[in-house]
Amino acid sequence: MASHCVMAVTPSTPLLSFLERLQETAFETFAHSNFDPKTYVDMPLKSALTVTEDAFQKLPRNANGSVPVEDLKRFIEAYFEGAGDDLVYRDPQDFVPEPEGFLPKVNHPQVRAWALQVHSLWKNLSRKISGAVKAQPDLHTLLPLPGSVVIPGSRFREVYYWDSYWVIRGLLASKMHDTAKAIVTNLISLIDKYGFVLNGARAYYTNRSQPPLLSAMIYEIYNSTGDLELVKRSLPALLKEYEFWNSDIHKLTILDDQGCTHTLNRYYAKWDKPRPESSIMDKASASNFSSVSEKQQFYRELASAAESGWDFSTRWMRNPPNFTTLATTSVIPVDLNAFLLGMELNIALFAKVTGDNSTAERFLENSDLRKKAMDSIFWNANKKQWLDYWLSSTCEEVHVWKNEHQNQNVFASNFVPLWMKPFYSGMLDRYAITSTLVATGK
Ligand SMILES: OC[C@H]1O[C@H](O[C@H]2O[C@H](CO)[C@@H](O)[C@H](O)[C@H]2O)[C@H](O)[C@@H](O)[C@@H]1O
Repeated sequence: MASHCVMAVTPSTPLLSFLERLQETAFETFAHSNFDPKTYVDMPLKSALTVTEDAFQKLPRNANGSVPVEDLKRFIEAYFEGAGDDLVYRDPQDFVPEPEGFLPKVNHPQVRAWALQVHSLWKNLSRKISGAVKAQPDLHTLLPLPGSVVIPGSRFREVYYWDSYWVIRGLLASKMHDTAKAIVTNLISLIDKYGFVLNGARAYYTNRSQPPLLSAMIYEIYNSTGDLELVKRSLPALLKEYEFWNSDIHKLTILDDQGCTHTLNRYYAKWDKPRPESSIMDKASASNFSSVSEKQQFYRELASAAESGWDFSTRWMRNPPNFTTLATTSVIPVDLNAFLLGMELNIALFAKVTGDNSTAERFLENSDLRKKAMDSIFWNANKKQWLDYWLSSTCEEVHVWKNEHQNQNVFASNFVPLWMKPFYSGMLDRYAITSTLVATGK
């Protein structure tokens, strides 16, 4: 069997399994339309799991497995803190209401007032992990992190991987360099512990990552602050993260129409069960599959779509908009490979500025190979964009490229390569844009 067919699964935890059962019972019991299953896997326990489980077992049950509403409310009140209570509001020390040099090009008074309002939101979104999480991690699905955090907000009460990239761009505009660096420190701590940056800092996100933008965050901070110490400290973690994305499950070999072999990467979660944070929905979506293995494959495709950050999109459906045809692991995605190209170029840069020339060379070569692979497999000269590629089967050792397997649909992700210098400089050459710009003096 080819190595990328290995059905890797990250073990769940007893706490998560119990919270999923509670979630199911709450759904049966409260059965209201705006039920959010994530709430139930985010609630910290007040007592040990065994004690809580015992009390849960003893609750009176109706025939359908639900619990009388008042009994369940009382149980939750007695045995759980509220979702998000294990995060504490924090006043970011580097926040000032109007930072010096804030958006120097924004002069219009109304736009400037609005921008300052957006800037003030950092105070609403800044948190630190409460001491209780470090003291008794077994009672929390929230993972301990060394530094202060910025959360997306609302039901997303934890750090997310790719959100952090835009958070950092905003923090840099707000001149909040320490807060931005603390986010990077947190993400590095996840690599130290798990070998990769998790989708988010929760126990139920340990089976997958998210679009790999850590090196881009470090690049942005280095660009703004020149902090070489941060670059030096980050490099070993980035090398480890690079290994994760080039692991067997994420890596594919493909033979192009010129007889050249390329290596590219895909999203692939180590999970084949309902996502605990959306268990109710996932089970309902999988209910039409009759066999266990079909259900498991569907759950893997769901979690892999979550790894892509595009949960959910017709991009991952073999037969859109039929949700049950999700086949994320059968797609070689343009954006993931563009992000990895960015990672290769950033690692080369970081290695160079810290004096590690051999690593810099190796990563420049890797980036060169990836650029060639992307141009060969994704580029479509008629549409003038890079297109996702559909694999006919996920288990071949070497996939043979076929023109008709390019996904002809237009997605924003088709243009992510334009973010990367090797591509935009290539485009300038290809369409002679440089000479036009030079000729017009722009
Ligand atoms: O802004 C945070 C993230 O929100 C969405 O995804 C997250 O929620 C899903 C359901 O609760 C979860 O399964 C997924 O793994 C989470 O990342 C959004 O799709 C993400 O792009 C975004 O980062």
